Amino acid sequence: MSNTRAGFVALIGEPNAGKSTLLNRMVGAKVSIVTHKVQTTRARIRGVAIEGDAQIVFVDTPGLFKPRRRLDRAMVAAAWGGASDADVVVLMIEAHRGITEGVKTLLPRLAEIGEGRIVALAINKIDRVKTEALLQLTKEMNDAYPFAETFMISAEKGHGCDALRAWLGAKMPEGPWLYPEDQIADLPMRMIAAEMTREKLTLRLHQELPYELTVETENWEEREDGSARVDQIVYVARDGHKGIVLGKGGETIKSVSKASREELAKFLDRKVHLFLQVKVRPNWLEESERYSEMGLDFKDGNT
Ligand SMILES: Nc1nc2c(ncn2[C@@H]2O[C@H](COP(=O)(O)OP(=O)(O)OP(=O)(O)O)[C@@H](O)[C@H]2O)c(=O)[nH]1
Repeated sequence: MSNTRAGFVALIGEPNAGKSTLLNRMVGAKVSIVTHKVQTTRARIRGVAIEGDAQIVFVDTPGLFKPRRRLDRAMVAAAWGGASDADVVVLMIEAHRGITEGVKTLLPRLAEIGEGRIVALAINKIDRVKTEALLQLTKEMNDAYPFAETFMISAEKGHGCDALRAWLGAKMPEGPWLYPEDQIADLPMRMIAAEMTREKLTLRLHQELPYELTVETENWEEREDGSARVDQIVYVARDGHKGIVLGKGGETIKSVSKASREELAKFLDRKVHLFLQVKVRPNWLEESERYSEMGLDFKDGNT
């Protein structure tokens, strides 16, 4: 592909601003929960969108809004470190909440945050306010900071989202795509779901996480009531590892299951019933080696 473009977009905003909703809408079917293995150490990658020849990689900047009162330079720098790769910054605010304390604190800092980057404003939840109030808010925000562009959107209803994505696509610098297309297009839901559970296990177990641990989605069943039943197996190499994953009285696996189910339900926007089982598969490492010796490449879908 010639003339491809690719870059990073940092979507910042207070909790509840609607970042996840917007991301889900923008990445649409071409969504990817990029695994922690390929995440940069600095930024958490939330999703990848394709817009024509451009690849837009969305990153998180956790904590930017957290220390509300004493948001000093060091704190901003630390929080911002997460998105130092960003080419474009999109500040998302809520139309009906206007300029909140959090936004007020951030505004004077935007200059340093946005240095060398394009900064845009996305006013979300426009379905909740009258046009007049919206125009007033747009004016006040633009008086406070010279945004490159202001978008009035409803992430939930979809208003303005295509325009925002098209604009972001056009702002991406020229260059090769950052992720191969086969990694992002139609990434099977089963893999995404397995990755979510693996991520929760990683978060919960930290260093205790058994090295040879895999999660596989064994069964995916669409139910008539619109919910999905998902069965997954957590494979460990040794019997002793099983206990670590289960935790005392099954407490660890229960909390992992709950967290993973909630994330999956949010992602799918419907109810999910998740069932986890822990099994010992002592030779999985050798097995996978054997597969590759046999020329069975996972990516070809031959397994
Ligand atoms: N009315 C309205 N509600 C919206 C809109 N976009 C998002 N919401 C709602 O706002 C709430 C928060 O949305 P999220 O996407 O979870 O917000 P977030 O910024 O990702 O929140 P954190 O994950 O806490 O950072 C949800 O209940 C959404 O349904 C919108 O355009 N209009």
